[in-house]
Amino acid sequence: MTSGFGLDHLPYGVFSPPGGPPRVGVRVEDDVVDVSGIRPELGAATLNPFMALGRAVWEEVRAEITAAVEVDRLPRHELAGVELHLPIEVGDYVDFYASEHHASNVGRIFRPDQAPLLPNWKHLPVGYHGRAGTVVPSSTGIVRPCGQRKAPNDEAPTFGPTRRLDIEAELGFVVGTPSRLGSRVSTAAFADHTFGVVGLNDWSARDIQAWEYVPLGPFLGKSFATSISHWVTPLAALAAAWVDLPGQDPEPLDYLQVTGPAGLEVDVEVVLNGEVVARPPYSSMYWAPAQMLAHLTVNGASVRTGDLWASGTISGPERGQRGSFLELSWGGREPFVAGGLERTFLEDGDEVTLRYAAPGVLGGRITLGEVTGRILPADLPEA
Ligand SMILES: O=C(O)/C=C/C(=O)CC(=O)CC(=O)O
Ligand SMILES: [Ca+2]
Ligand SMILES: [Mg+2]
Repeated sequence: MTSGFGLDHLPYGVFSPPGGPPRVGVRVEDDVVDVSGIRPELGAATLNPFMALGRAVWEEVRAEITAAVEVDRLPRHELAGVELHLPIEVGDYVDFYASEHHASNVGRIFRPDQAPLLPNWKHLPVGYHGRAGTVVPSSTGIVRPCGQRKAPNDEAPTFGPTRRLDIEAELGFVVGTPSRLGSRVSTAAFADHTFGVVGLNDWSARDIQAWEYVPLGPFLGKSFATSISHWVTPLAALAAAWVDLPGQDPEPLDYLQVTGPAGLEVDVEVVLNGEVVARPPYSSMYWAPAQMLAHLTVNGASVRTGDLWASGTISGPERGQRGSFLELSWGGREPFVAGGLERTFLEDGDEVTLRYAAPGVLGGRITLGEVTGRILPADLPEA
């Protein structure tokens, strides 16, 4: 058994050694290798200065780090002895909705009187702009949000802590090389602009969301927190993970066309208080990450170093492959069993961990950085 953090992976993060300032490190097994001596940009407190150097430098540095780790030439710290930070300074944050299974499940649950998929869904990757300032690193406690809640049969909304706190198991994609305002990024240029991939949990308050989202889309039901992994897996480490998309019908417009395998084989596990409750397969996603980036820039909107876009909830066709509790409990109506208890939405004290594994370039498996968070009670005024 390997840890998934061997030479075929080398994900980047930001850490502080005991008593020292933050800098960039690379995870190797259960150690953090200090790579700040390799390039001045790697001495920074975020990955942004390094990511801005572009793909040719990313490749050069990956080769240098591989060679240095092989001969054990760089300072190493035990993971348990360092502090890990948010690895990137997040620019803009966009969240897509790229799983056909998730989108049709949510359609059935939220809009039972309509067709499960809205008419635009198979023509463009639907998305919205989220809140970059509340992207937090794995292990950050998540305070149960308060807001307006109104069930369909309630006469008026009430204010209070969400009763339908949920997760969304997603993958996040980090922009390295910026694009120019007024120009677009083609699907073929995806790997020139995309630095790497993070694990991402887009926490969602379903009661707040269901009441507020018409007609402008998700707002406070999503903006209170989005957790990402400490480790950013460089795209190069996923070279063996590309697979064909499940199939697109109707054929998308020209600017959304992709050639070759554009989907990713990443197996996700949703772990609630130590127990696996779902196994969403990323390979079932309808829209490719290259199509998401092409769509998000097709109007000439530029991307900047540190921008983050998320895939949307990953759900496969089976019940045990659903990436949200909304779907696992079918809107709260069909509880699932975890820890010997009937469960629907998140309770205070629950801990959710998302784990991700993918084929590595040396024939084994790599483990992407996990993303974990525990639910803290709502911040209520003193009674
Ligand atoms: O269909 C809706 O009304 C909204 C669904 C979502 O929760 C949107 C979202 O965050 C996208 C996703 O994670 O797939
Ligand atoms: Ca989401
Ligand atoms: Mg969120």
